[in-house]
Amino acid sequence: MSATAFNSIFFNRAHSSNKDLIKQQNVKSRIKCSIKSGIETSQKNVRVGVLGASGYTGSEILRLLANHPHFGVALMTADRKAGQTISSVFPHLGTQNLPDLIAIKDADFSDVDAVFCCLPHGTTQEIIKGLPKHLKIVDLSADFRLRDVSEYEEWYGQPHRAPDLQKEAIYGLTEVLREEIKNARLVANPGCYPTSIQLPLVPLIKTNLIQTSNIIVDAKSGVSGAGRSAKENLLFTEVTEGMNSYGVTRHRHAPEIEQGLADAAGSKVTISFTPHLIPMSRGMQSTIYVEMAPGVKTEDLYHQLKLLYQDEEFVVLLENGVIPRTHSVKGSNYCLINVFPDRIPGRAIIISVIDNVVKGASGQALQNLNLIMGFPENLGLNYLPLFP
Ligand SMILES: NC(=O)C1=CN([C@@H]2O[C@H](COP(=O)(O)OP(=O)(O)OC[C@H]3O[C@@H](n4cnc5c(N)ncnc54)[C@H](OP(=O)(O)O)[C@@H]3O)[C@@H](O)[C@H]2O)C=CC1
Ligand SMILES: CC(=O)N[C@@H](CCC(=O)OP(=O)(O)O)C(=O)O
Repeated sequence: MSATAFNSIFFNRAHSSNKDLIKQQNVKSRIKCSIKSGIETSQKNVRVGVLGASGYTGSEILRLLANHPHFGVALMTADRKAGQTISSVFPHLGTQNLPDLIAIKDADFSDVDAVFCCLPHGTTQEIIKGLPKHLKIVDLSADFRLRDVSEYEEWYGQPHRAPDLQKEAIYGLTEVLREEIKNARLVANPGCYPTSIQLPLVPLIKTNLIQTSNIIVDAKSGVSGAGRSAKENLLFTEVTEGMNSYGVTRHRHAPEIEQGLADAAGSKVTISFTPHLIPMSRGMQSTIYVEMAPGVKTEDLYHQLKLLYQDEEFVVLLENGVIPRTHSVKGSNYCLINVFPDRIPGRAIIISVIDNVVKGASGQALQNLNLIMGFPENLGLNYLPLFP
């Protein structure tokens, strides 16, 4: 049944006193809003562009923005899917009033205030370089995360094509760099693995509770982490009923994580990091093995993290002994953490889970744009996890 048909049946049955009429109108507008899943477009006074809206992170931004009171989607771009409607590409977003997908060369940014850039790394630098300077940008790719452009070249296999912009970029690990992000024009949103790993480790390193040597990270990601374009290793047959380690000894997130940990330590940090692809669509777990500083106990790590994150909405220390599960964060912007004593004396095991597409990408990106635009950080992000 269409929205109009539904409304007319509803209102034909209604009584006609003034009070009832007002009530009916309220209900009617509520229904209209809920059918459009959210807030009237006219109330949305910040005009946002989503570059790469036909990908996983771009579509996740659109899902989150449906419940944002101020950010309205003014333009959306795609590459191969340019020219298509969003409802043909993503039927789950078809109830929204969204523009069609266009090629970046056709986009007019003069009336746009901010963009989420959800494009593959490499292409992103060129595209951001050409954007008008009035735009606030949250870039979800890896292109502006490494401060040292020679390190970028080493790990990404190509020279950096916008080194000046790199100098301007602020790394967007929200809970750690909030004040810097508020004044940024270009935010380099962190990678998903680096988010799940730095959130527990940065505070523990800053307070000297753990050693910076011998940090071992065993991490697992759902397949959406690899993006939506077709690749042989992402076929159902390759992924299902199995686990695949990849990037062994050399994953491009290692230098990004080490950069953040070195900032916290004030000296170089090198970690062992092995990511794995596991057969689930979204979700990420990092299991982190650390050596504690002399005399420090697991409870000290727990209490420090609990204290630091007690006023944070999205980073949560679970109750003593409760194991973080990817099921408990699915579709939400939460990072759940807990700390356990290792059987080897002096060592601890930290488990951190996030949804790679939300806190690991689009959710954190929205947190950052909220900060840049001076809004409460949690706008559009009040989704409880979809359990199971
Ligand atoms: N997926 C995740 O969990 C995370 C992803 N990221 C990063 O976010 C960025 C986007 O990732 P994700 O959404 O997964 O990627 P997808 O592959 O799902 O989407 C990529 C998007 O970019 C468009 N695109 C591709 N090539 C070009 C080009 N040459 N010019 C213009 N547009 C282009 C695609 O258009 P079309 O569909 O038409 O081809 C699509 O809209 C990447 O840099 C990724 O590394 C960061 C953290 C986590
Ligand atoms: C499962 C999978 O393939 N995940 C991606 C990381 C996703 C992410 O955070 O990507 P960016 O650094 O590109 O933004 C990878 O390992 O390359």
